[in-house]
Amino acid sequence: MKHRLALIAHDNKKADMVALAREFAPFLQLCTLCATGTTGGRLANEVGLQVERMLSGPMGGDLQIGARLAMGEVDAIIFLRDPMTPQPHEPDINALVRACDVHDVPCATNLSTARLMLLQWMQQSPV
Ligand SMILES: O=C(CO)COP(=O)(O)O
Repeated sequence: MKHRLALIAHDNKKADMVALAREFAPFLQLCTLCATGTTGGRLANEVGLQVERMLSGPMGGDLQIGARLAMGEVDAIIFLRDPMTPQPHEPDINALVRACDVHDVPCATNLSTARLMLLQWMQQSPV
């Protein structure tokens, strides 16, 4: 079965997310992807990935992904958070990360962890 992966990046981390997605593009093309609005737009336009776009994070996109995750419809999240900048929707961000912990869903919040996770998945199901 295809891996179902949610991709989210705060503004200062979007360039990192695009670079990560380029690095793993052949594998990510085999996954079912969803993303918050702006992140998803960049992944589609700059990397050419097919990605379902939810609302932008501050408009409820994190919560939409959290709801999907709670229903068992997301296998992992890559959430490149910006630890240096306060976000207006901090409660939504915390709710999403909490939902990952409640449901024991892998949640990579930095590039190194994201790479480990993707490499592990690729070993399980090589491209
Ligand atoms: O704010 C975000 C996650 O908390 C990301 O949302 P965007 O991808 O719409 O910028």
